Amino acid sequence: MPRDPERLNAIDTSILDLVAQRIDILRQAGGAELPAEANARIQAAVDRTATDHQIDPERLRTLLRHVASLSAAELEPRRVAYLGPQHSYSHLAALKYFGDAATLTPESTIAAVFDAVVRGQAAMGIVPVENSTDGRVVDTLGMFVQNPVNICGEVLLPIHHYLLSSTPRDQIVEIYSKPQALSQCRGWLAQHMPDVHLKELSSTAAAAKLAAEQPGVAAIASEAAGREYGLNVIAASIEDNPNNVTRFAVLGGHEPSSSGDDKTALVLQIIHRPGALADVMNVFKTHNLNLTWIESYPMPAGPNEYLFFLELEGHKQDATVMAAIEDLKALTIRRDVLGSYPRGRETAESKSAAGT
Ligand SMILES: O=C(O)C(=O)C[C@]1(C(=O)O)C=C[C@@H](O)C=C1
Repeated sequence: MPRDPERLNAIDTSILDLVAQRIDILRQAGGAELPAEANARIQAAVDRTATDHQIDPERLRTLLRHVASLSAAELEPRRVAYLGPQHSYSHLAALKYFGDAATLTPESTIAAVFDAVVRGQAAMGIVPVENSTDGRVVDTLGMFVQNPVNICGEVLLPIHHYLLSSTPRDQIVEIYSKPQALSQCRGWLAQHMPDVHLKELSSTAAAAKLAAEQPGVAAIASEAAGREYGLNVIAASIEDNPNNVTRFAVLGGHEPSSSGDDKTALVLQIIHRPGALADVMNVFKTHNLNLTWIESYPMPAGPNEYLFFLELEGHKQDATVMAAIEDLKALTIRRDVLGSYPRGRETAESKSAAGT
């Protein structure tokens, strides 16, 4: 059938009219949607249309997320801080969450991302919290201890690491990366490059940038970072666990209202006496609240004293969550509710984002 340019033109014009209408509705309602709420809404719309018309849901999600991202940028250009430079996994997570029309600003450390949000230099930030192979990201937890910045969203990003260099494999003497990435590839490195010296840097993308300047050096980073710095892929998907996923927290911003599938993050300092931790756990049991994460973190002040990071299913405005937090008062010295946010989804689209 011949293509019909006039009909296609009419459809394209309608699409643009609808985007303009979408922006007008938001403008009349007082501004851009919260990204967490927009992402949850987009998910539902995509699921419906993909099923009805048999279209790849990841492509529809990318399209709608871009529309949401450009509407937000049009109405309220907001800076979002992330651990850079570009093509770090934090950058890929920020693109997944905020879309490619957002103003994403690289910072050189996780501490600097917190700082940018606390000082108001960035409206929001994105930081890695935990990894499915390697556990907690200690620099992030340390910053939450000092600065209980609120969390308004989460992103799950599948992580596929690449060994990148401009030096041939048998002449590589040093490998640079962030400690978490080196650890996620520990088994592969021990088996394939046992004699190579490992050096820890502030991010995988910073490692790729330096590797490009130094002969004999390779980096462990995303494939996109390798392309950016003109490095060759020496080995692909070298993570020890093929289902390697990092969970990122979105910092700052307004708190999203309940979506019906939310999680709430807390930091607790529990009274130091026998059975106190068990009593705290019993509060969650009594209120039938499912925990999705628990992590202890040594208190900066003294030995044998710990803070606990917890995450549970539910929103802090749910009656059961409110009742549990009330009951925790008698058992804890410190209770920071970091925030409630819609549960992140690990989508196939992010699988390719992490690798490309
Ligand atoms: O260095 C990066 O690229 C980051 O975004 C940080 C980070 C992390 O610290 O966990 C993020 C995801 C991967 O797990 C490896 C590194």
